Amino acid sequence: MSFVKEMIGHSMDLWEGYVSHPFLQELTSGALPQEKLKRYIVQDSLYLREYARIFAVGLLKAPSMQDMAHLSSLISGTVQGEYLTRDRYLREFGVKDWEAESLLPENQAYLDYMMGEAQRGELPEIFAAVLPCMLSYCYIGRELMRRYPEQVAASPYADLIQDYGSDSYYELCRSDAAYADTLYGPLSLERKAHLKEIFRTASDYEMKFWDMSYREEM
Ligand SMILES: Cc1ncc(CN)c(N)n1
Repeated sequence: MSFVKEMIGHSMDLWEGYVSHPFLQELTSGALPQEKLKRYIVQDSLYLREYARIFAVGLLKAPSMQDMAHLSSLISGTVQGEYLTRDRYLREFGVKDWEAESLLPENQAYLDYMMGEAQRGELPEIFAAVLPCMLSYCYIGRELMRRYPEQVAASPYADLIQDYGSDSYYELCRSDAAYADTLYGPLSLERKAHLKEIFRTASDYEMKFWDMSYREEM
């Protein structure tokens, strides 16, 4: 069995919780207050800028040209691909200097955690820390589209859900998971147990990010 699937199974209780989180439920129904979406978009833009740097640490540690090619495509996918939807919302909200905004504590803590694992570990640890970000959004997008197809289609925020629920994002995630599985194949059971815990901790930070985006106070 794919070890990535095992890690997902070990965190599935958390992933299920994302789908029913009020932020995502209201994103789907369109009832999400704009202030909350704006906070998410600003914080997520800052997050993506720093997340790309974690791949860059992976690039420094990559043992082969093939690993380097994978990591560099993840960096450009984040900076030149995923960020673009945020950029569109930043313009719509009239946010100009988002890069001067501060990271909220939950966002900072999540990024510090991934960066710490990246600096201490090797590619298997780095991927255990960064995969919940990539793969949980695929799960969320597909589940929201499967469970609430009409609401998603009518939501003013449909693009944010459909980007992640699309077949092209699914294929990207499948190839990232297949790549990660090539790293995990030869590892000891003890190291794999540790990797599952890294994956779960990062999944927990994903939940805290949704909580941060939804809470009332700034
Ligand atoms: C916090 C967070 N987690 C995941 C994703 C999806 N890559 C994201 N944009 N932001």
